[in-house]
Amino acid sequence: MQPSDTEDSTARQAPDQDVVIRAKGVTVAFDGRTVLEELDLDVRRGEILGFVGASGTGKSVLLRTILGLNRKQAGTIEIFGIDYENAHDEERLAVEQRWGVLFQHGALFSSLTVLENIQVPMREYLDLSPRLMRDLARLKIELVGLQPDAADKYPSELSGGMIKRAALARALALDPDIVFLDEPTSGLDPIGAAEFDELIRTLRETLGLTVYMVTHDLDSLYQACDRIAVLGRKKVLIEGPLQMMLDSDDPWVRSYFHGKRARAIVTDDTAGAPYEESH
Ligand SMILES: Nc1ncnc2c1ncn2[C@@H]1O[C@H](COP(=O)(O)OP(=O)(O)OP(=O)(O)O)[C@@H](O)[C@H]1O
Repeated sequence: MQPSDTEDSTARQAPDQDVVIRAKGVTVAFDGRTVLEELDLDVRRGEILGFVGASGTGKSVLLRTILGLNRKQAGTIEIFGIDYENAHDEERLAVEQRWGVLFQHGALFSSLTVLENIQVPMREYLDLSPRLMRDLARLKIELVGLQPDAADKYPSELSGGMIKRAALARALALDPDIVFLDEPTSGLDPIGAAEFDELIRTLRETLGLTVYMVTHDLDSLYQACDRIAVLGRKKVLIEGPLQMMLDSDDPWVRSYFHGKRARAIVTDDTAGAPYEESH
């Protein structure tokens, strides 16, 4: 008999030292309308976690709640073992320096160049000389695969793919341990999206990053993610490797991962073979 999703994810709970984010019993409501209810989620050190769910289920709400931008009505969220919402200022600052965020659509400051955009978090959190900030920002530009001359360009002068890379460079400005990516490949053509996925995997390998990626992009889920969490009915319905999604009996999970587009990916690409659970 197939175990229920809840039993399954509990059985696979990672040891505490491997968990960088632990959400327990999180409830978020707006004007009496509950969006998330008693939601549990673990994000493990060094993984690329893909976070999916139908439109309007609350993926952005959860992301914003983890980042302390939304208030929750119940539950706890620990990041690096710290309850960010209730932490004192020093602890909050320390946590903020360990995360980087790429918001949907890049969200670069349009009046600043790429170099200046990358320096924004450095100015906010670090006390560095202008020269060091410039050198560090140039390193980040190189890291994300942009040409050096992108440094002096304004967002309006960049392609969609370059904007995503510049926004990623800014998310990496403080050498974070975890990056949150909100639909990083939306608006990119398939080649640009595949290159971005490849970049994310390379950065994870070289920098030891943990990646929390909200996405609708099935290719990313197949090619880039180690584990997937599915949001539905105000909770994380199921959380695990791709194979667990493919084996799930949940109707939404089945239709998403066995739909026409998913089948096309598996047929087209031998690398689409399911990942093995590595823990
Ligand atoms: N600040 C807010 N005040 C009131 N309602 C909100 C607020 N933020 C989000 N919501 C509501 O919460 C629900 C979930 O929204 P959310 O943006 O998290 O969905 P999503 O899963 O990210 O969707 P999509 O995939 O389309 O981006 C929506 O009904 C939205 O209207």
